[in-house]
Amino acid sequence: MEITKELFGKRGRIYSSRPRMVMGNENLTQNKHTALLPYGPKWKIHNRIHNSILAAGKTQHYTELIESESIRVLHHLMHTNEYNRCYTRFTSSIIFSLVYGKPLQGDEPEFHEMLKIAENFVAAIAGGTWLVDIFPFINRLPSFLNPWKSMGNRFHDRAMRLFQSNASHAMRTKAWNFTKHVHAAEDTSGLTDKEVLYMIGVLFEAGNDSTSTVLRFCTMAAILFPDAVQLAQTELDAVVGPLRLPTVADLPQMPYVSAFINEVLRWRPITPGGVVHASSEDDTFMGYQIPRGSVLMFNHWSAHLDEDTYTDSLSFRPDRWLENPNLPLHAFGYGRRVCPGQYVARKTLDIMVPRLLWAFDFEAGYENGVRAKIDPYNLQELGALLRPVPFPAIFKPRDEARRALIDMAFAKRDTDIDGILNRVKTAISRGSDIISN
Ligand code: HEM
Repeated sequence: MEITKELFGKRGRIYSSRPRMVMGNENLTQNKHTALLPYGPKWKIHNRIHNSILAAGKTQHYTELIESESIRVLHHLMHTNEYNRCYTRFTSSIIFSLVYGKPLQGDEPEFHEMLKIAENFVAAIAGGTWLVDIFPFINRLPSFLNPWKSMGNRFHDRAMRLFQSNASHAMRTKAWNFTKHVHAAEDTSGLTDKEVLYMIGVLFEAGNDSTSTVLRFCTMAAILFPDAVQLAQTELDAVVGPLRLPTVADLPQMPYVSAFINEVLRWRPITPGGVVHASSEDDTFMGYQIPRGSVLMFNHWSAHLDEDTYTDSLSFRPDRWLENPNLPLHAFGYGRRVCPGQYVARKTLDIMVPRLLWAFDFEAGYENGVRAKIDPYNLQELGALLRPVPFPAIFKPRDEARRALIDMAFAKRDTDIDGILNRVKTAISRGSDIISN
């Protein structure tokens, strides 16, 4: 982590680019995807605009939307154990509402198309999996000998069509959304219209599966470590009690619950190898010559499970954050390429995780009539992303009072997302960017 801080942080001017990714950047996304762009003027426009809507001060205004969506999750999990679908819909709906002004029920064709595109993208950015990344010169072959280019064109056109139709909807809807904000308030000179559409669409791709994957790991931890869950529930019961749902305003009074969230992010980093960086100048570091164009990886897995930094690092132990609140946590990367969605993601977890722990006890589900054994190392990689292999889980409401309260909150929740988003607009236009809950 110290090396990452020095290179990606202090020397960030040199180490914030991306390596050439022929398939991912040049073919599939045709130099439009923020995460793959080299460090330079175009990336800076993307980053400025992303931060204009995702900075910490803006994210405070999204609390009402996230809280409303979180009630749906609690209600769903009382009736179904299909937590994977439930988490995916939840995080997707938050991002889709913010970006395009439309909540998702989970069965819309555009939702499934967005998921497919996001999945293909995540798989494609695992550099080196394509022959054309290993031998870039073959990308200059004519199209009848170059399946990578024609596949890239098809994928790019499919994504573009979807981003275009989502944006058209976003401009027509009555609700405030990022698409409207970017068109009305941001300086996009330097980008073509298609690049603007892509820059907006990227947020769904980068934002939906990442946060839902953290919730899957949270569920795994909750099943495997009931003692930690019990400590969190004791704290929740003391601060919140059984008669209302926790809110983000409760979190400062619940250090163990906050530590639980930190520990999930540390224990299973969802991007074990980060997203690779590249250097844009020759440099010398610790006696090594690092030539321009070198590929650098922040190894999240080894950094977050490093025994020198985190004693007993393989154990899930939220207490470590209470013993030493200054422990480093860089699940969102570091430096100029740090995840711009980190505050929305953290806000989502800060709302959802306490509510899950408040509402449920967690157990492994059954496979063929036998209680499943959950293996914390049964993981699968999808491109840059690491997920648990799906496991059966049971969410048991902790008592009847909570069950009734969730039913009531679900029935009474504000379903007028247009109204919620328009309140975001009012809050943002007042310029109240004070960082608070
Ligand atoms: C818990 C959830 C999330 C985690 C752990 C996460 C983690 C990361 C990491 C490790 C990177 C690469 C940083 C680097 O290059 O050094 C990244 C990049 C990125 N993330 Fe996230 N992310 C999450 C959620 C989100 C959300 C919700 C959004 C959008 C709303 C988002 C948008 C992006 C974008 C656009 C990039 C590319 C940044 C660039 O290349 O400049 N992420 N994220």
